[in-house]
Amino acid sequence: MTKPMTIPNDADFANSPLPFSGDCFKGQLVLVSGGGSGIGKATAWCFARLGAHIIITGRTEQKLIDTVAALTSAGLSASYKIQDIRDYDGIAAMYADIFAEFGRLDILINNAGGQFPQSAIDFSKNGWDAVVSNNLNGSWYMMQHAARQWRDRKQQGSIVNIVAVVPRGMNGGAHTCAARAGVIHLSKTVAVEWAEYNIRVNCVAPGVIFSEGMRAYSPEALSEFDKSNPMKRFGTPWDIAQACVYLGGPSGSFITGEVLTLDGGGQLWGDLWMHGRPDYFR
Ligand SMILES: CCCCC/C=C/C(=O)SCCNC(=O)CCNC(=O)[C@H](O)C(C)(C)COP(=O)(O)OP(=O)(O)OC[C@H]1O[C@@H](n2cnc3c(N)ncnc32)[C@H](O)[C@@H]1OP(=O)(O)O
Ligand SMILES: NC(=O)C1=CN([C@@H]2O[C@H](COP(=O)(O)OP(=O)(O)OC[C@H]3O[C@@H](n4cnc5c(N)ncnc54)[C@H](OP(=O)(O)O)[C@@H]3O)[C@@H](O)[C@H]2O)C=CC1
Repeated sequence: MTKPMTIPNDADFANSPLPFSGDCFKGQLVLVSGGGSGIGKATAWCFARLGAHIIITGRTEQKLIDTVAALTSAGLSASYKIQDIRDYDGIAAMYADIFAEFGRLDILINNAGGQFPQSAIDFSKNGWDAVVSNNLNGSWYMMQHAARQWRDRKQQGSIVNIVAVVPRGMNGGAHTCAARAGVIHLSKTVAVEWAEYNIRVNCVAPGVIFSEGMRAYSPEALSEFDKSNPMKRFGTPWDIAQACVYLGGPSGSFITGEVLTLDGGGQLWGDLWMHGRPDYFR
């Protein structure tokens, strides 16, 4: 019998192998939105273990407190800010506070987001608006306000947007597919516009990653997720964290406007139904 998968926790991220060695991010400040769980938490650990000071953000304070406590208990440098990515003015104020306190921000990992699985024909107007607002508008507000700070201060910056694998659509997730496709093409556009400000903008597209986020899916849908790629398994938050470090940091210095897909080959083979597979497709 196969062992059931478990969601990795702080202790796992404290011990996962690092993609680089030493304090290569020492003196740098990295903001990870949605850093209190899942991919964001893993990414915060990865950068922190490489020497960066991490600011994690999100809406639920307890998750942020717990993650910062775990990081600082390990001797790493981290703090948090409560921030909804849909609050345009709040985000501007948050960046103003960060620059006032630290005088810099080196990397934004724009990870916060999410959706609910539903057949597109059943979306309510509010449901559509909630997902597009979270994943497209929210991602944009976080990008634009960071970029304005960098431009005005003549500082370089790097943005990594966490998106999704959209080239063949996302069955049962048309709202988030539309929003993520929007973020990808927004990123390609501003990668050019913002090159003159020394701001790089890239995307990381995760396939099925076993994180706290999987709790949003039915057991029926989940039971097929690991068969949606030719490796026939889930990826881990740490897989995505390492890609963020590679693209966001100096190793990605000549990369902008790119999408790095980590999906075990899922975009080439297999299909995924976020809301369960309809009988018609069996
Ligand atoms: C390549 C394959 C990838 C596939 C796997 C992808 C995995 C992940 O992305 S994992 C990460 C998952 N994590 C999350 O999704 C968590 C974050 N999600 C949320 O916070 C919320 O779901 C939200 C942001 C999308 C909505 O939040 P909020 O604005 O607070 O929503 P409301 O409760 O006010 O509802 C607004 C509107 O939406 C309707 N709605 C909400 N949930 C559902 C649902 N499960 N099913 C149907 N409709 C839903 C809700 O009913 C409201 O509409 P009205 O009722 O018409 O007012
Ligand atoms: N796991 C997967 O297979 C995949 C995940 N993704 C995307 O990767 C990102 C991370 O997902 P994952 O770690 O798996 O799941 P999680 O649900 O654990 O992470 C989402 C994080 O985003 C935060 N968040 C959501 N909405 C907002 C908001 N409006 N304002 C501020 N913070 C918000 C949540 O915190 P809080 O609720 O406390 O605010 C949470 O910490 C998400 O954007 C997700 O959609 C994309 C493809 C596949």
